[in-house]
Amino acid sequence: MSRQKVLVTRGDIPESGLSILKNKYDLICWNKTTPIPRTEFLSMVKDVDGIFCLLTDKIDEEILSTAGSKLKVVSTMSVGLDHLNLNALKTRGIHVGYTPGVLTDATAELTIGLLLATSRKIIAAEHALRNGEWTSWSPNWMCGPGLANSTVGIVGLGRIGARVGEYLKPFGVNKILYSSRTEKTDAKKFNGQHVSLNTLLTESDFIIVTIALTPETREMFGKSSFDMMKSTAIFINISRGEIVDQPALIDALKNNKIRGAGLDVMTPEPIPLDHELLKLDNCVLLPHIGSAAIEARREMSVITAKNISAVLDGHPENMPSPVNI
Ligand SMILES: O=CC(=O)O
Repeated sequence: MSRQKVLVTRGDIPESGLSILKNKYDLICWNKTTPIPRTEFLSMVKDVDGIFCLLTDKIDEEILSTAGSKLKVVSTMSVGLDHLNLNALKTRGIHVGYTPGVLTDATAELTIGLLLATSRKIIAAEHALRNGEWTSWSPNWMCGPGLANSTVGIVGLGRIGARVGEYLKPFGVNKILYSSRTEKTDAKKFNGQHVSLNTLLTESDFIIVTIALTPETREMFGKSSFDMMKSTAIFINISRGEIVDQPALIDALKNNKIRGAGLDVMTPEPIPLDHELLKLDNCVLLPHIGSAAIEARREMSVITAKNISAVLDGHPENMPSPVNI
């Protein structure tokens, strides 16, 4: 009997995950470290039994119909699912796996780092030093607001939002507010107060967006949200760029309607170098590295592979992280 086939959409997947698949299945790999072009994806996906994909790979009706009826599992090495057409996957009875949990610490760490880099101008200060602009210690130079005694608002209290709350506690934050559909017991760990989004936006000194991108959350931050924020507010987004109406954010930053923004995600990704966002000096931009801790990426590849092997071995109930669709 011929071996089952798994398409792996990237050339630099950590070996810890790939080795789980290598001995059992025929791997069809896009061997480059750049995203698989659509035409290659469509040609390589034919007749595969499983797909190991990343958040850069759009899995839609066209990919699924081209893959054909053997496809039993799509496993993404990400916690975000917005690149997957879940309805189409469900209709076809294809199992879906993802990697929540193992990237929570890494992403929460990066969130705190990005917040501090933005508020305390860490990156601008380093550039200034290298450019010879450090002429003396100066009382007002490179100053920004501290976290101690501040109010922080976390939008969306999933795993990552809750961990961010825990990590913020030792900074002596005065209040941690959060908005989510329901009250979360996790919020007890950091005395988080459940408030409406409007209250969060008007009262917070730091606003951290950790909510997943869905049709309901797309562009949930627009002009009216930025108008509601304090003129001293700092806006942090580690979720997806599409959560934000980006021109409205650029307008708020340009006109100092808010103090600054730290973005690990934006639209498009990668952002072109001549993009308006890059012209703003009150905005810190990172290249979507939230989960980029070595250990997290290793674990993500392992979970992605195990999700696939559970299904292809006939035991979908053993998937470590199934998406319940
Ligand atoms: O953004 C990263 C992820 O979805 O894992």
